[in-house]
Amino acid sequence: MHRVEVKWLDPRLGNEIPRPDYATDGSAGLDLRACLDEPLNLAPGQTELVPTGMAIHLGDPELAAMILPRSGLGHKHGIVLGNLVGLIDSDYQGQLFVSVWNRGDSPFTVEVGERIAQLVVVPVVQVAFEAVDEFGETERGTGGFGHTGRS
Ligand SMILES: O=c1ccn([C@H]2C[C@H](O)[C@@H](COP(=O)(O)OP(=O)(O)OP(=O)(O)O)O2)c(=O)[nH]1
Repeated sequence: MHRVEVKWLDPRLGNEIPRPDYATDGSAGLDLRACLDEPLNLAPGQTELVPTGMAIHLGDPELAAMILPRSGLGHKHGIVLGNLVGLIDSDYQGQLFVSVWNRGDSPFTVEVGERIAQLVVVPVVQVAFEAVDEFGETERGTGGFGHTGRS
């Protein structure tokens, strides 16, 4: 288990609002909580930045974190992310925010403390570009975007 530094910025986390944790031993993501002062009404099409009340410092360039939608909220209620995926850099130390987008056609209320998205820590490989005139030959070459057919 990697150890990651965290600041619980909102004193309600760990008290009336549970701290994000893995729901099961096999969970990939930690559910992030909406640290709002009051419920947030989102009209269809509306996007708002929601504070999570916490900051992390991954501190290792071989790690990043992604904020991803919760499948139930996205599928049943159209609540997804305004940036589709949030990418958290290893040197970011500020509060984590979730861009919550109601892409559905009904209003949706985000309740105080509600689990609104999930945080997944992933390995990252940083690369150094090395300019060349020719690449080594491959079967695919430059073909893409459906080059191999539809099915
Ligand atoms: O959903 C998100 C996405 C990003 N961030 C934070 C962490 C991340 O490290 C930082 C910058 O994100 P990004 O690089 O995607 O933003 P940008 O729009 O390119 O702005 P910047 O110029 O700050 O890099 O914002 C969040 O809190 N939530």
